[in-house]
Amino acid sequence: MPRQFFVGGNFKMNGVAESITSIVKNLNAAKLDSNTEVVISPPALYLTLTRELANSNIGVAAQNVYDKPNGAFTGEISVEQLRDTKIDWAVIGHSERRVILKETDEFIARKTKAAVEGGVSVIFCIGETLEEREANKTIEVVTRQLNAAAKELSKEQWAKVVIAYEPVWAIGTGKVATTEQAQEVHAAIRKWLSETISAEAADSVRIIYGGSVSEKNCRELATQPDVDGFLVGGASLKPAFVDIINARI
Ligand SMILES: O=C[C@H](O)COP(=O)(O)O
Repeated sequence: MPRQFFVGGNFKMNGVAESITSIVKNLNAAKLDSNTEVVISPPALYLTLTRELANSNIGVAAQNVYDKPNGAFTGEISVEQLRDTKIDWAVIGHSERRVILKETDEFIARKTKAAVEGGVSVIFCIGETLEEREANKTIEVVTRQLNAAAKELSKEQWAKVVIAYEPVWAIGTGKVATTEQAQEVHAAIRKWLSETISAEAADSVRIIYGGSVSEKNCRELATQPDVDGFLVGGASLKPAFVDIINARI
């Protein structure tokens, strides 16, 4: 079965009720490719508003979740709380959390496990910094990040994961990876899935690209055999997000 194209919109720490309402209403009214799975990720305070407003064919993701079920963890949100508020997805391991908030590979892997075990699907983000790319360490870095998750997840649990390859140097910089650069890393990730998880996972797990995706560059990126969609930051706040969702039509 072909992998369903997947486009995520990560609003990051942007928007208030009024602007988020307008983004969601715009998506509701737009003609979206029915073959593309769409998931939007507003700031935590607006998850319920977004879930209530968005059409049922649009998924909603938290931008983070904690690895413990409950307790004295000020400021954190549990998997159960996400499920309770009808949030079925979480973005985990975004480079902004890895770099700014110093989240480790192991912590990210534990959060991923907690999410999938609790019934929340995960957009699992990986990617190298500019320094790592220039030192030819891209594959080494993404493999290390993936191996940490593989230690926690059973082979079957990868069915609840979408892998987002986001080179840190391409995020919010306007410097998109070339189609060749994206395809090369995506193919290496698929090879890793095949060798480390299973042939079935290599066939079915979506690998999406993130980093300065726009309505201008999305179509060419979408032609690559191992690019199964996008994780979009800045452009997901704009009407052009609809064009990215429809990159394949
Ligand atoms: O989660 C999304 C990525 O960080 C990409 O952000 P960007 O599209 O603004 O470069």
